[in-house]
Amino acid sequence: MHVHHLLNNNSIANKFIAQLRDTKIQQDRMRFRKNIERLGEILSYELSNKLQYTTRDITTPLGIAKVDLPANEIVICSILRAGIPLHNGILNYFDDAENSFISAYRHHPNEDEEFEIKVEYLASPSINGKTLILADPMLATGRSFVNVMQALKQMGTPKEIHLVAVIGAEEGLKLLDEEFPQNTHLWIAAIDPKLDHRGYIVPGLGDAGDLCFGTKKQH
Ligand SMILES: O=P(O)(O)OC[C@H]1O[C@H](OP(=O)(O)OP(=O)(O)O)[C@H](O)[C@@H]1O
Ligand SMILES: O=c1cc[nH]c(=O)[nH]1
Ligand SMILES: [Mg+2]
Repeated sequence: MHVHHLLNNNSIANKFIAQLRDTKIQQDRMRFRKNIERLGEILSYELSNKLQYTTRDITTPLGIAKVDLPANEIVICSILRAGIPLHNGILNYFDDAENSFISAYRHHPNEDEEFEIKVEYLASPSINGKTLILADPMLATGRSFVNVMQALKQMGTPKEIHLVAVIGAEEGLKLLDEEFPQNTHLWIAAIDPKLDHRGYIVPGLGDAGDLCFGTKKQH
């Protein structure tokens, strides 16, 4: 897997990530969602460097301009819930992409910290032979990305896979490296060192789904 780490170079993205992490600023849900969306746009711009381009003639009022344009058939798939604002950001740039939504949540069968990832809802076009952009702001253990990809296999085999995340833990990156094809790209804003005993990223930002949309009842 090829890892593209946005924070390797300083940019305005640092500010958006800082605001996502900040315990006070992150309470403003609209700003929280907007910052995820803005990072989706920035990561999409970076990702666009790896697309395939074909030259097209564009008629201007004064002549013909030759422009290289992305030729990929893109499907953006995001993981509910926290993937929604990231999806919006990616779709702002790849506005003619097809769209796919899949759910994944942590189910705790017992009272302890063990959990399994439940994937229950999938609405998707065929991804066969297409460029799949799979988006989720949080990459903790990596099990959501892996289980979701397993479920997406029924929709075909993509030509290439781009994973997009905002914050990832080293452990999650390692699992994706083992489980995804070698030519997969991971576009990620920040990489954190560890997970806590509940599988939350440290220092991370907390629960991204709740910060976007409010708490949910456990079931
Ligand atoms: O890498 P993993 O260990 O699988 O964890 C990451 C997952 O956890 C979060 O979702 P969550 O289960 O909190 O659902 P939510 O977005 O509905 O809150 C996040 O959006 C990822 O989907
Ligand atoms: O740190 C984490 C881990 C999983 N899900 C989140 O929202 N945050
Ligand atoms: Mg959550």
